[in-house]
Amino acid sequence: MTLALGCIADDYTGASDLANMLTRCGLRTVQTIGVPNNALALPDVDAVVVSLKSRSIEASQAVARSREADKWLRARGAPHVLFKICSTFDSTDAGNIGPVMDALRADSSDDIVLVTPAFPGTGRTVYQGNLFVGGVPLNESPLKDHPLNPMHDSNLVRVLARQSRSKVGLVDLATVAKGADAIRARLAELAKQGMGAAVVDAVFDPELEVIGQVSLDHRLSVGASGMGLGLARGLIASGKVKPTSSGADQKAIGGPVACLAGSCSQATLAQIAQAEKSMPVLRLDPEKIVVGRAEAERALDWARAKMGRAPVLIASSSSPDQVSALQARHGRDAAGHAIEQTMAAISEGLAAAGVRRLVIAGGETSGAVVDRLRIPAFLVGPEIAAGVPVLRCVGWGRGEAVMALKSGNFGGPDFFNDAIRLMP
Ligand SMILES: Nc1ncnc2c1ncn2[C@@H]1O[C@H](COP(=O)(O)OP(=O)(O)O)[C@@H](O)[C@H]1O
Ligand SMILES: O=C(O)[C@@H](O)C(=O)COP(=O)(O)O
Repeated sequence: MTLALGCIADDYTGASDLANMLTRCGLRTVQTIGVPNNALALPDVDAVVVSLKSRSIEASQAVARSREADKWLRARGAPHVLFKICSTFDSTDAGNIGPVMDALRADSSDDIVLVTPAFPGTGRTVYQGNLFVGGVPLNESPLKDHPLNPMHDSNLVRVLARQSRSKVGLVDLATVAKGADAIRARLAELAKQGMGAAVVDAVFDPELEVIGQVSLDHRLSVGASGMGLGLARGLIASGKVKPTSSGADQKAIGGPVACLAGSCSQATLAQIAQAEKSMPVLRLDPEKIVVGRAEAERALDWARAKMGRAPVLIASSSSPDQVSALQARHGRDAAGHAIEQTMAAISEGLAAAGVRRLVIAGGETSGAVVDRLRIPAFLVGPEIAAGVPVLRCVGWGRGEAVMALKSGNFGGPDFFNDAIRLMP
């Protein structure tokens, strides 16, 4: 297998969002969980997205895991690696976008890296280096209340410079609009001024196509699924990849179906409220989760009694005020970790009870669940909503299964039912 494109995603929902985009653009793509071990048989593909859970861990660990993934991808021929970050630039001043970018750039020997989280398909646009989420500056969007990485600055040149050893410049929209050579000239100018990274403006997909084309001159880029679109279209336009329409087959799995929500995003809170109109929903008590283990057992007893007759949804999600109050009592990391591990324990119990169709809302939550279930890889199936595909497990010890890993911010109001409809 010689890869045309390698990708390292900093969380699992982000990885499936990107794998979805690459598949829709015509690249044969597989999503692996962590760096695959050599025993895992992978189909012949154009792109591999290695999913890490490195967004909110200590920066030095994120760097080490990303470098290991990069080595694995380069050893399989990947001439270009995309470091996939969140389209809302989720990070803190301690990292992890800057430190990982710096380390991968040093390994790649590139002088400058193009960086853009723009993903117009989900309303993420970048203008004059400022990130907008659905038309609202990042720091005024719901991301200001994220439980792990609240975003308080929409200027990405500033945000990235605070977490990187590199000096950071800007390729503005006026330059992007002039085309590939104008971007190349601006990058050369920035590199000459000692900049190691350039945030690139993009508002519409055609700009991402030009950005993707220029990025392919380099060995590394940093971005979200919009950058994936640009790279995939660039690979196809240059004839380096022959497009295919194949995705995972859609064989029915059957049996009970369950949903788990650990995301506290506004989108997920509204989707849970909507699901309550059509399926049994159990709301966990976050305080009890942090101080003991009984909530997982209570949830499993509840689910086992209901499962099979209808889909069930178990949610820890609460409003920004309640999240802040819990964090003030127990600490941000301790609260997040305890809830993620409880979700993982519940998923283990559900799998033992025969669940082979699972919908999970939340990036960190999905990471904790998929790790606990020891799923090695996924093939991408039909698209449920922008950025959220049905995923078919590859090489799972428990056999055939399908999952959907939803980024907290993604999906329409009836997302849980939309997903279940596509997971027969
Ligand atoms: N009620 C709650 N109070 C505080 N933190 C919570 C609560 N419910 C879930 N969490 C934590 O919030 C974080 C949500 O992150 P994540 O799952 O990545 O969702 P998203 O995709 O919206 O970012 C996780 O660490 C999760 O454990
Ligand atoms: O780019 C995006 O917005 C998503 O692919 C993503 O990374 C979402 O992360 P979570 O909100 O933590 O699921």
